[in-house]
Amino acid sequence: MYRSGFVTVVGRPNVGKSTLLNEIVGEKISIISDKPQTTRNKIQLVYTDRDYQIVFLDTPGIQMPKNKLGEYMLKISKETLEEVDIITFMVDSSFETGRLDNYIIKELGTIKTPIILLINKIDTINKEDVEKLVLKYEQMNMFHKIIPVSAINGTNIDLYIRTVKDLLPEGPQYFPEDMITDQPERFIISEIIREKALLNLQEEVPHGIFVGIEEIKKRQEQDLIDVFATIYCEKESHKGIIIGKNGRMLKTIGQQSRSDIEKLLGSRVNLQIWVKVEKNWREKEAKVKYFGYR
Ligand SMILES: Nc1nc2c(ncn2[C@@H]2O[C@H](COP(=O)(O)OP(=O)(O)OP(=O)(O)O)[C@@H](O)[C@H]2O)c(=O)[nH]1
Repeated sequence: MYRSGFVTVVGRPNVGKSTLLNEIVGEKISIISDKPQTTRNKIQLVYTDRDYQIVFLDTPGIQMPKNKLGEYMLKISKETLEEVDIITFMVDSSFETGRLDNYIIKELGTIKTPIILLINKIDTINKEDVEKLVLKYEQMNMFHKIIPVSAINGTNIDLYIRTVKDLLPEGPQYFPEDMITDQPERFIISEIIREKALLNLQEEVPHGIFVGIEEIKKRQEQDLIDVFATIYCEKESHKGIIIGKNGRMLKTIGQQSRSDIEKLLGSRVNLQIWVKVEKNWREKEAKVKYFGYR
């Protein structure tokens, strides 16, 4: 019997959801950063084995909505929860359940989909504390299974995969086995650039940026691909910071991005990045859609 199904990983920002998916698939596709809120799209990763296929949906970190973008993110997260076969709820063992965890737990309580709880980052705490955490969550009586893991070290990830597999319903192989993501290159490239910007910029800028990819074009008869991108920011002052003194910051972001994009496309790349101010883009719902979060 072939088994297959859709699995989503939810949890508050920064718990390690992208790290988990990358560990499972073994490829760096979703964006990883130590700053919260880096995953905005549903990223689909596909894990195929001889007798089963797991399709992962990486939902945006659920957060109490503060603006239109926040509301939008919460909505897609909830929609995903109703649609999938298995929910994976990830918490971070290095801090207490906070207001947002409780909020997510309340939301999950209203949904019938089976939930696997992953207590992540157990490499940062001792064994007794892990056991205490497991007990605490067992008392909630809402999880199909509770698994302490370390996404970064790969600890107990095999147990997690087996648990998922056992819960999967009978189903077809939805995607070809060599497929690991359905995200177009354009999106992955924009995420690579955004990741490099997040890594290099100071706290006050990153979450107000969006990267648009204008064009990806292969030059005729040359092993060279031109990529034209724009970093949109919310303030004139941010534009200055992103460009940097004598264009140095933008150059660094560009060089680091180019190296990753070349690996992705398997070709030499000429990357041109512009910086534009687009005031309050987060507040404008129409813009949010226009920018492709659907
Ligand atoms: N010590 C430790 N750190 C981890 C582990 N898993 C993830 N991290 C770190 O936690 C930070 C956040 O990880 P992400 O995978 O980006 O978290 P996320 O939940 O996808 O975050 P959002 O995309 O913002 O929702 C990164 O710095 C990771 O390296 C783990 O098992 N142990």
